[in-house]
Amino acid sequence: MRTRWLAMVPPPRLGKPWSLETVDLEGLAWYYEKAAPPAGAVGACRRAIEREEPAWWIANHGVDGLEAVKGAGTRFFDRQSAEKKAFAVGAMDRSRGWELYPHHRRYHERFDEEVVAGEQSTREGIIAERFVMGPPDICEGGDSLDPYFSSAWGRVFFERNAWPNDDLREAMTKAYGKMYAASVATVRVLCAALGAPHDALDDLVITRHHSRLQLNHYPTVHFPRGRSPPTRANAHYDTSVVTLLAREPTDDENRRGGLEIRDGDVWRPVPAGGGGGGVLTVQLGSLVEYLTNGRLRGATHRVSLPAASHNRRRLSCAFVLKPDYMAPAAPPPSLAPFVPSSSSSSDHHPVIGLVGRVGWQNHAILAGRHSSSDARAAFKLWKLEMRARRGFPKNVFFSKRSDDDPDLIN
Ligand SMILES: O=C(O)CCC(=O)C(=O)O
Ligand SMILES: [Fe+2]
Repeated sequence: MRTRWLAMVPPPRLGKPWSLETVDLEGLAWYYEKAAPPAGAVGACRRAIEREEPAWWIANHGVDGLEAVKGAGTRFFDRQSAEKKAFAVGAMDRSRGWELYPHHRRYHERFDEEVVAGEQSTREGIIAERFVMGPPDICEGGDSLDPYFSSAWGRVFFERNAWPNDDLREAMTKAYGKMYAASVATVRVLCAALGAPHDALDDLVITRHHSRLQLNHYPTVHFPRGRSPPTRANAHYDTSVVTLLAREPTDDENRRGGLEIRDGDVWRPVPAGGGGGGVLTVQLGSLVEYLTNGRLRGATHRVSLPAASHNRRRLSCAFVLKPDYMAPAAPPPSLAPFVPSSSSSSDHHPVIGLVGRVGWQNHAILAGRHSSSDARAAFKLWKLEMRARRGFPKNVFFSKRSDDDPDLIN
């Protein structure tokens, strides 16, 4: 039923590429000195949010070492899937180690074409794969005794990191620290741009965040005769405050095969901006809607398949800033005066850890309220109801394919 109804809705058209604001973070000295963000950065960010753009570029962000991450990551991705599987964690839903989206995993497992072109992953029917790590100070070394980290539910957010080799561990761990600093600096600029104290969200993202760094690999695509493979990443939004993306400079921004952000009823390609690692893309995540009572909206985005003329592998590196999972999914008192007030003052706010699918499902299963088989459908209903209560848009993604399901990604 559901699939048939979705099939009647025409897919959104492709619009012109975004031209985003550049927020100059001026090297982050101000961030490390705990000073206010530069006025120029705040002004550029304010222009972006006044135009309701869910993304912008950041320059002079202090992030380096991503070439080492890509080099070590590529050496891992180019191994056979039988070897990579040893670094999968849980059911590939813990944001650790080697992961594939569930429908991509099914495609890969059923794939039996004879393919000669492309990388090892192309030949094994892999559409997209990623390698993911959580906060190294918590997710490595001895187990914490604090139940915040070590309880059965806490482990869902603080699963152990899994490393295939020291090269990848060293490169990603260094990049993690730099990306984290640039993300928190970005959030401080954002708070100032909303007219609030720049540290209004610090309590949520400093001591108890569970952010992750992930290297995404989209191999050269094999197009089987008469069938099209699933797209590189279905429409979704990230369960984050902000996501920082390092993307390769490409010449195919108008030809697909890259990141697109939805704007009304069109998908608009997002140019990598500057390139050479000089500029990162910032996207707003879904949590920012809860933290600002809908003043800001998360970016609905996807990664499309390339045109034949641009069919080559693509790498991107994402830092997903995830706040304290036990904090209410509502504006903290430091931000509340600067964002719209809630439609209902008696509204009960879930904690942040319940907003995303994996956190909610595991909570429901641990509490014995759902089996793993019915938890996903129950989450969907709960999410729609929670968003509706706050007056947030539904974020229904229209697609012909029943496996084009955003909740498979969040
Ligand atoms: O590869 C990209 O440009 C975007 C990746 C993405 O959306 C994600 O990792 O959540
Ligand atoms: Fe994403």
